Amino acid sequence: MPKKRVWIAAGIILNSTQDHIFITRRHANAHQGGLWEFAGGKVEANETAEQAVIRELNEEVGIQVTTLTPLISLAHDYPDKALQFDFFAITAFTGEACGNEGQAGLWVAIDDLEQYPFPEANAAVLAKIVEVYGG
Ligand SMILES: Nc1nc2c([nH]c(=O)n2[C@@H]2O[C@H](COP(=O)(O)OP(=O)(O)OP(=O)(O)O)[C@@H](O)[C@H]2O)c(=O)[nH]1
Ligand SMILES: [Mg+2]
Repeated sequence: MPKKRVWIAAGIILNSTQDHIFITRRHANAHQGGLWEFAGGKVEANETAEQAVIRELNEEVGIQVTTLTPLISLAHDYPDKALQFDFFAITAFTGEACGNEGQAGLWVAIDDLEQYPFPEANAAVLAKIVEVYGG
């Protein structure tokens, strides 16, 4: 039986000058644990991807998103999980981004993003960020 593809929405949180991004580190015991990520999670039944990313960023990073635009969508198969992602650029929000669930979080210059280990699925996302927002 084919595995059910799980739908994930995640946010690339930009600062007001659009040269830094807020990233968080996945808990050691989570799927792809210890790696950095763009905060987000599963799209729940009866939710749009936009609604899911707004909810997840409030829960995980403590911000209230006011402006978001689709950045890239992609499918990725891990050996243990088949995922479908919608990544959004978050260009306006209120509140202070923080690791709201005890996870590490930090603002990283776009030029320095390559120094942080991300899950395999993120390679195309990182390239897109550099293409659109890179110096
Ligand atoms: N949020 C997020 N998940 C990512 C990224 N890259 C990536 O491969 N993933 C994978 O996508 C899935 C997202 O799951 P999640 O753990 O954030 O979802 P969730 O918050 O709804 O999980 P939960 O229901 O267990 O709390 C995980 O399998 C994770 O390994 C990313 O940049 N951000
Ligand atoms: Mg999550």
